[in-house]
Amino acid sequence: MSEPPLVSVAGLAVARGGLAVLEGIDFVVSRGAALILRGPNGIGKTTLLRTLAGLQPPLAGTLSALPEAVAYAAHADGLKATLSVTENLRFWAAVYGTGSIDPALNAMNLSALRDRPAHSLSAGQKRRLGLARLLVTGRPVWVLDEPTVSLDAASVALFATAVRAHLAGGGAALIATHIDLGLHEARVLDLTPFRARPPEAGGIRGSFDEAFA
Ligand SMILES: Nc1ncnc2c1ncn2[C@@H]1O[C@H](COP(=O)(O)OP(=O)(O)OP(=O)(O)O)[C@@H](O)[C@H]1O
Repeated sequence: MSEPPLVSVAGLAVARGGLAVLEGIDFVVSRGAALILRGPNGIGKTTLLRTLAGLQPPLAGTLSALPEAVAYAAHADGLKATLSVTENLRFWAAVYGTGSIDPALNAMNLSALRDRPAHSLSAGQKRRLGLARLLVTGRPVWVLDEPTVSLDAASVALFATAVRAHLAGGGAALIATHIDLGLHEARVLDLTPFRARPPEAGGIRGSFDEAFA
Protein backbone atom coordinates (compact mmCIF):
# COMPACT_ATOMS: atom_id res chain seq x y z
CA MET A 1 0.00 0.00 0.00
CA SER A 2 1.37 3.43 -0.91
CA GLU A 3 2.16 5.95 1.82
CA PRO A 4 -0.52 8.63 2.44
CA PRO A 5 0.39 12.16 1.31
CA LEU A 6 1.93 14.50 3.89
CA VAL A 7 -0.69 17.12 3.09
CA SER A 8 -4.17 16.46 1.79
CA VAL A 9 -6.74 19.18 1.22
CA ALA A 10 -10.32 18.63 -0.01
CA GLY A 11 -13.03 21.19 -0.62
CA LEU A 12 -11.12 23.63 1.54
CA ALA A 13 -12.44 27.15 2.07
CA VAL A 14 -10.50 29.75 4.04
CA ALA A 15 -11.54 33.11 5.48
CA ARG A 16 -9.90 36.32 6.63
CA GLY A 17 -11.53 39.00 8.70
CA GLY A 18 -14.78 37.01 8.68
CA LEU A 19 -14.98 36.86 4.87
CA ALA A 20 -14.40 33.77 2.73
CA VAL A 21 -11.46 34.46 0.39
CA LEU A 22 -10.85 31.05 -1.25
CA GLU A 23 -13.12 28.02 -1.63
CA GLY A 24 -13.19 24.59 -3.26
CA ILE A 25 -9.45 23.91 -3.03
CA ASP A 26 -8.27 20.32 -3.53
CA PHE A 27 -4.69 19.08 -3.63
CA VAL A 28 -2.31 16.55 -2.14
CA VAL A 29 1.40 16.94 -1.51
CA SER A 30 3.40 13.76 -1.05
CA ARG A 31 6.85 13.18 0.41
CA GLY A 32 9.49 14.59 -1.90
CA ALA A 33 7.08 17.00 -3.61
CA ALA A 34 6.76 20.77 -3.70
CA LEU A 35 3.69 22.84 -4.54
CA ILE A 36 4.08 26.47 -5.59
CA LEU A 37 1.06 28.65 -4.85
CA ARG A 38 0.50 31.57 -7.17
CA GLY A 39 -2.10 34.27 -7.53
CA PRO A 40 -2.46 38.03 -7.45
CA ASN A 41 -2.03 40.19 -4.34
CA GLY A 42 -4.90 39.68 -1.93
CA ILE A 43 -6.19 36.41 -3.44
CA GLY A 44 -5.57 34.59 -0.14
CA LYS A 45 -2.19 32.86 -0.34
CA THR A 46 -1.18 33.91 3.19
CA THR A 47 -4.61 32.97 4.50
CA LEU A 48 -4.32 29.50 2.97
CA LEU A 49 -0.81 29.02 4.37
CA ARG A 50 -1.91 30.16 7.85
CA THR A 51 -4.69 27.59 7.70
CA LEU A 52 -2.26 24.86 6.61
CA ALA A 53 0.01 25.83 9.52
CA GLY A 54 -2.87 25.45 11.98
CA LEU A 55 -2.96 29.14 12.90
CA GLN A 56 -6.61 29.47 11.93
CA PRO A 57 -9.38 26.95 11.28
CA PRO A 58 -10.71 26.12 7.82
CA LEU A 59 -14.06 27.68 6.98
CA ALA A 60 -15.12 24.46 5.20
CA GLY A 61 -13.60 21.27 3.86
CA THR A 62 -10.88 19.02 5.22
CA LEU A 63 -7.18 19.37 5.78
CA SER A 64 -4.99 16.46 6.80
CA ALA A 65 -1.65 18.11 7.62
CA LEU A 66 -0.84 17.79 11.30
CA PRO A 67 0.20 21.19 12.74
CA GLU A 68 3.09 19.47 14.54
CA ALA A 69 4.42 18.28 11.16
CA VAL A 70 4.55 21.83 9.81
CA ALA A 71 7.37 24.37 9.92
CA TYR A 72 5.88 27.74 8.94
CA ALA A 73 7.95 30.68 7.72
CA ALA A 74 5.74 33.78 7.60
CA HIS A 75 6.54 37.24 6.23
CA ALA A 76 8.27 38.14 9.51
CA ASP A 77 11.53 36.35 10.24
CA GLY A 78 10.67 35.69 13.90
CA LEU A 79 14.22 36.35 15.15
CA LYS A 80 15.34 37.16 18.68
CA ALA A 81 17.04 40.51 18.01
CA THR A 82 19.55 40.46 20.87
CA LEU A 83 20.65 36.84 20.35
CA SER A 84 23.44 35.95 17.96
CA VAL A 85 22.92 33.90 14.81
CA THR A 86 24.01 30.69 16.55
CA GLU A 87 22.02 31.52 19.70
CA ASN A 88 18.90 32.01 17.60
CA LEU A 89 19.40 28.63 15.93
CA ARG A 90 20.24 26.89 19.22
CA PHE A 91 17.09 28.36 20.71
CA TRP A 92 15.01 26.85 17.91
CA ALA A 93 16.89 23.54 18.08
CA ALA A 94 15.99 23.39 21.79
CA VAL A 95 12.34 24.27 21.09
CA TYR A 96 12.05 21.57 18.44
CA GLY A 97 14.29 19.06 20.23
CA THR A 98 16.69 18.67 17.33
CA GLY A 99 20.48 18.40 17.16
CA SER A 100 23.31 20.20 15.41
CA ILE A 101 22.77 23.65 13.96
CA ASP A 102 25.81 23.40 11.66
CA PRO A 103 23.94 22.02 8.63
CA ALA A 104 21.55 24.98 8.85
CA LEU A 105 24.42 27.48 9.20
CA ASN A 106 26.17 25.99 6.17
CA ALA A 107 23.05 25.64 4.03
CA MET A 108 22.19 29.33 4.34
CA ASN A 109 25.82 30.54 4.27
CA LEU A 110 25.72 31.98 7.78
CA SER A 111 28.95 30.61 9.27
CA ALA A 112 30.85 33.89 8.88
CA LEU A 113 28.02 35.70 10.67
CA ARG A 114 27.60 33.15 13.45
CA ASP A 115 28.45 35.50 16.37
CA ARG A 116 26.61 38.56 15.09
CA PRO A 117 23.49 39.66 16.99
CA ALA A 118 20.43 39.24 14.80
CA HIS A 119 19.54 42.95 15.04
CA SER A 120 22.80 43.84 13.29
CA LEU A 121 22.12 41.70 10.19
CA SER A 122 21.01 43.12 6.86
CA ALA A 123 17.49 42.36 5.64
CA GLY A 124 18.69 39.55 3.37
CA GLN A 125 20.93 38.10 6.11
CA LYS A 126 17.98 38.13 8.51
CA ARG A 127 15.88 36.35 5.94
CA ARG A 128 18.62 33.71 5.51
CA LEU A 129 18.61 33.17 9.28
CA GLY A 130 14.82 32.93 9.29
CA LEU A 131 15.02 30.26 6.59
CA ALA A 132 17.86 28.43 8.38
CA ARG A 133 15.38 27.97 11.24
CA LEU A 134 13.39 25.65 8.97
CA LEU A 135 16.30 23.23 8.82
CA VAL A 136 16.60 22.96 12.61
CA THR A 137 12.89 22.25 13.11
CA GLY A 138 13.29 18.73 11.72
CA ARG A 139 9.68 19.03 10.55
CA PRO A 140 8.67 17.42 7.26
CA VAL A 141 6.24 19.99 5.85
CA TRP A 142 7.66 23.41 5.05
CA VAL A 143 4.96 26.06 4.58
CA LEU A 144 6.63 29.17 3.23
CA ASP A 145 5.17 32.61 2.59
CA GLU A 146 7.24 34.67 0.14
CA PRO A 147 10.47 33.07 1.43
CA THR A 148 12.80 34.91 -0.96
CA VAL A 149 11.85 38.50 -0.09
CA SER A 150 15.11 40.50 0.38
CA LEU A 151 17.28 37.66 -1.00
CA ASP A 152 19.79 38.30 -3.78
CA ALA A 153 20.12 35.84 -6.67
CA ALA A 154 22.86 33.83 -4.96
CA SER A 155 20.77 33.48 -1.81
CA VAL A 156 17.69 32.45 -3.81
CA ALA A 157 19.82 29.70 -5.34
CA LEU A 158 21.03 28.63 -1.86
CA PHE A 159 17.45 28.52 -0.69
CA ALA A 160 16.34 26.46 -3.70
CA THR A 161 19.18 24.02 -2.97
CA ALA A 162 18.01 23.73 0.66
CA VAL A 163 14.44 23.03 -0.50
CA ARG A 164 15.69 20.35 -2.92
CA ALA A 165 17.69 18.69 -0.13
CA HIS A 166 14.61 18.78 2.10
CA LEU A 167 12.52 17.11 -0.61
CA ALA A 168 15.24 14.54 -1.28
CA GLY A 169 15.16 13.70 2.44
CA GLY A 170 11.46 12.87 2.26
CA GLY A 171 10.07 16.29 3.16
CA ALA A 172 7.49 18.38 1.34
CA ALA A 173 7.10 22.11 0.70
CA LEU A 174 4.23 24.49 -0.04
CA ILE A 175 5.53 27.84 -1.17
CA ALA A 176 3.68 31.06 -1.98
CA THR A 177 5.90 33.13 -4.22
CA HIS A 178 5.72 35.65 -7.03
CA ILE A 179 9.19 34.79 -8.36
CA ASP A 180 10.63 31.82 -10.23
CA LEU A 181 12.61 29.81 -7.68
CA GLY A 182 14.05 27.55 -10.33
CA LEU A 183 12.31 24.55 -8.73
CA HIS A 184 11.25 23.13 -12.06
CA GLU A 185 10.17 19.84 -10.50
CA ALA A 186 7.55 21.63 -8.37
CA ARG A 187 3.86 21.68 -9.30
CA VAL A 188 2.25 25.10 -9.60
CA LEU A 189 -1.27 25.84 -8.34
CA ASP A 190 -2.79 29.13 -9.50
CA LEU A 191 -5.35 30.09 -6.85
CA THR A 192 -7.25 32.50 -9.11
CA PRO A 193 -10.03 30.00 -9.99
CA PHE A 194 -10.63 29.38 -6.28
CA ARG A 195 -11.51 32.97 -5.41
CA ALA A 196 -14.57 32.76 -3.14
CA ARG A 197 -17.86 33.76 -4.71
CA PRO A 198 -20.03 36.20 -2.77
CA PRO A 199 -22.75 34.48 -0.69
CA GLU A 200 -25.48 35.81 -3.00
CA ALA A 201 -23.77 33.93 -5.86
CA GLY A 202 -23.74 30.66 -3.90
CA GLY A 203 -20.42 31.14 -2.12
CA ILE A 204 -19.70 30.17 1.46
CA ARG A 205 -20.54 32.80 4.04
CA GLY A 206 -17.65 33.58 6.39
CA SER A 207 -19.63 33.77 9.57
CA PHE A 208 -16.92 33.92 12.17
CA ASP A 209 -13.97 36.09 13.05
CA GLU A 210 -11.00 33.77 13.19
CA ALA A 211 -9.38 33.62 16.57
CA PHE A 212 -5.98 34.66 15.27
CA ALA A 213 -6.89 36.96 12.36
N1 LIG B 1 -6.31 40.89 9.34
C1 LIG B 1 -7.13 40.99 8.30
N2 LIG B 1 -8.41 41.39 8.46
C2 LIG B 1 -9.27 41.51 7.43
N3 LIG B 1 -8.92 41.20 6.15
C3 LIG B 1 -7.67 40.79 5.94
C4 LIG B 1 -6.69 40.66 6.99
N4 LIG B 1 -5.54 40.24 6.45
C5 LIG B 1 -5.77 40.11 5.12
N5 LIG B 1 -7.03 40.44 4.81
C6 LIG B 1 -7.65 40.40 3.48
O1 LIG B 1 -7.79 39.03 3.12
C7 LIG B 1 -7.55 38.84 1.73
C8 LIG B 1 -6.47 37.78 1.55
O2 LIG B 1 -5.24 38.28 2.05
P1 LIG B 1 -3.91 37.44 1.97
O3 LIG B 1 -2.87 38.17 2.80
O4 LIG B 1 -4.19 36.03 2.34
O5 LIG B 1 -3.57 37.53 0.41
P2 LIG B 1 -2.23 37.15 -0.38
O6 LIG B 1 -2.65 36.38 -1.59
O7 LIG B 1 -1.26 36.47 0.54
O8 LIG B 1 -1.68 38.58 -0.81
P3 LIG B 1 -0.21 39.13 -1.16
O9 LIG B 1 0.20 38.50 -2.47
O10 LIG B 1 -0.44 40.61 -1.28
O11 LIG B 1 0.69 38.78 0.00
C9 LIG B 1 -7.16 40.20 1.18
O12 LIG B 1 -8.28 40.75 0.52
C10 LIG B 1 -6.79 41.02 2.40
O13 LIG B 1 -7.09 42.38 2.21
